[in-house]
Amino acid sequence: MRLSAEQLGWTAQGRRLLDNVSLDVEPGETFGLVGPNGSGKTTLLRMLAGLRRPHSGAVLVDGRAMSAMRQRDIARCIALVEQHADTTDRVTARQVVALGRTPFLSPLRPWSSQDEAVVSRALDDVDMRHMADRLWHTLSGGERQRVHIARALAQQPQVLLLDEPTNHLDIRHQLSILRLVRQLPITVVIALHDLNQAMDCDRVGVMEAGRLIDMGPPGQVLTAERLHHTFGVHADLVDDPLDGSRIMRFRTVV
Ligand SMILES: Nc1ncnc2c1ncn2[C@@H]1O[C@H](COP(=O)(O)OP(=O)(O)OP(=O)(O)O)[C@@H](O)[C@H]1O
Repeated sequence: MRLSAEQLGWTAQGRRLLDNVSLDVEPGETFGLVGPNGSGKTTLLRMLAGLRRPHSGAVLVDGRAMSAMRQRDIARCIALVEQHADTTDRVTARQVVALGRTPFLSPLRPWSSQDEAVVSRALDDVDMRHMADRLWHTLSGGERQRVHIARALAQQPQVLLLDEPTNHLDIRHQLSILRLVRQLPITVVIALHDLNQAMDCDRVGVMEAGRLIDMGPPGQVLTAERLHHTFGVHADLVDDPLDGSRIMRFRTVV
C-alpha cells in the first residue's frame, strides 16, 4: 500500500509545526524519519495515521484521500505505535493486544479463534507470550512498548507507523523488533533517534523545524555535513571492515 503526503501543513499557537511536507512511501518500503527533538516527526506520524487532520494539504492512501475515509477503514489498513501510549485500565497484556482486532469485529463478525491466533502470534513476535496474562501496570516500560507493537501487529496493517519504537528496549529486543519490522512485507514509516539504526532503512527523510528538508538512501542523506548542520554534532562515517556497512561515530557537539 502506498502512503503519500501532499504539502501537509499544521500550525499551533502561531507556530508552523509542519510546513509543506510532501512524501511518497512506496508499497513495502521501510522509510525512516529522523530529526532533532521537536522537529515534527510525531506530528507527521499522527497525521499520516489519520489522528490529526492537516490544516492544509492531504494524506493519500493508495491515491485515495484519507479525509474521505471512515476511521474504522483507516484502522483496518494503518496501525500506529505511539511513543507515550498508556492506559489506566485494569487490563492484561493480551487484552491490550486484542484491541488491535477491534476494527475487524462487528455483530456479524464476532471474536473468533482466528483472532485469538493472530493475537498469540503478535505476542510471540515481540517475545511477550510468557507475560500475556500480566496486568498492564505491572509491566516495565520496555515490556509495555513491546505490547504496543504487538497490538499494532495484531491489526495486520498494510501500513505500520512507529514512533521511536525502540527507545525503551534493551539491545536484544531493539535488534529483534527492527529485524521483524524490516521483514514485514508492508509499508513502514519509522521515527528513529538512533541514526545508525536508520542506516538500515530503504530511505530516510530528515525533519528540521517542521520541514522535510532531505530524503533518499541513508548513505546519501546522513552525511557528516548533514549531521553537523541538522543535528549539531561532529561525526565521522566509517566503513565496517566486516560487512562494509556505514557506521557513524559521534565525536563532539558543534
Ligand atoms: N498541540 C500542540 N500545540 C503546540 N505545540 C505543539 C503541539 N504538538 C506538538 N507541538 C510542538 O511541535 C513541535 C514538534 O513536536 P513533535 O512531537 O512532532 O516533534 P518530534 O520531532 O517528534 O520530537 P521528539 O524527537 O522530541 O519526539 C514541538 O516543538 C512541540 O513542542
